[in-house]
Amino acid sequence: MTVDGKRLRIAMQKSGRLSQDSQALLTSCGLKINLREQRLIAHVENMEIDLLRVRDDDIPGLVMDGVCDLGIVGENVLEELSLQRQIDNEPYNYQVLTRLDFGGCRLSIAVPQEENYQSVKDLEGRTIATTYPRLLNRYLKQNGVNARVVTLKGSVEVAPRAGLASAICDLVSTGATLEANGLKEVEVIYRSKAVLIQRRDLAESNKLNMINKLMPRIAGVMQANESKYIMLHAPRAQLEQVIALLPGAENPTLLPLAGNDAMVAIHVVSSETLFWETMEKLKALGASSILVLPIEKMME
Ligand SMILES: Nc1ncnc2c1ncn2[C@@H]1O[C@H](COP(=O)(O)OP(=O)(O)OP(=O)(O)O)[C@@H](O)[C@H]1O
Ligand SMILES: O=P(O)(O)OC[C@H]1O[C@H](OP(=O)(O)OP(=O)(O)O)[C@H](O)[C@@H]1O
Ligand SMILES: [Mg+2]
Repeated sequence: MTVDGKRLRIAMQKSGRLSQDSQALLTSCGLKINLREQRLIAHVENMEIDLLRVRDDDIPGLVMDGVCDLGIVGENVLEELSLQRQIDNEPYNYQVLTRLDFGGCRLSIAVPQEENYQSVKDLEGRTIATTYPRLLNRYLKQNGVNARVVTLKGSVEVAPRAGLASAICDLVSTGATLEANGLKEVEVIYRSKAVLIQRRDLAESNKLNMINKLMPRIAGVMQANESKYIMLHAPRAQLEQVIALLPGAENPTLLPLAGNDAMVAIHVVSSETLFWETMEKLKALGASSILVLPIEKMME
């Protein structure tokens, strides 16, 4: 089933870990978004685009079924639904347009902290609680482990304390949730990031044109996110050593300083930030006025 209409439909998480970053990405790409808290659909004022704000679990299905043209979702949720649809013999067509630079997390197995865990074989015969039963079952099968998988939609981390399971398989980022619940991470089974996906059967040329316009903008925003504009004053006598310390500064811009022939201004766009340690080394070489600035947009 596909939905008619000229406006490109993008599904994104309404509220949760991905919503702010998804919205910020689209805004940086030039979309003027008029969000009212409770609205399911948000119209983009300056382009023929509508945003569908839904639970993240619904996003892959909306794209696979052609209800939305694009979706921003975690690979963990996407892969789980793909596996489910494969098992159920249902269509699971989609195309990943690009991996994004947010939503990074891992799906890991965790056991009580006091347990003397040695290897994956220690999971044999146990009950493991998770929101991702198909990803977990695939991992267990690949490792030749027989375990019982219990599906919980939320609060997975409390399952061991509640006596529902003796291990869990849940998303981890800093590890704070596991620690707070007396658990330790023992196996990473999947590494995930947010991705932009497109429905496979998209043929309308106006929508494809819009996507072709959006993609370089997304690449530009991501490149800008990881780049910095670095400016500093450096003594001419130490120029070579100073430039060698700047990440990715093969061809820096050198500018004269009014009334000071001994120093020169260096400007460089770097693909990395400057660490405090490097700044201290630059200072020791006689550099001053060191500035590290964020870059909003980039097009090369
Ligand atoms: N701690 C984390 N750090 C970074 N990314 C995360 C983290 N936890 C989850 N994610 C990513 O963000 C996605 C959404 O997480 P969130 O916790 O908001 O989901 P949810 O509670 O299922 O939300 P919804 O109400 O939309 O169903 C996850 O599927 C995952 O891809
Ligand atoms: O390793 P950490 O940094 O602690 O992150 C992991 C937690 O983050 C996610 O939940 P979230 O905080 O988004 O809340 P939710 O469980 O209500 O979705 C995930 O489900 C973990 O519980
Ligand atoms: Mg969800």
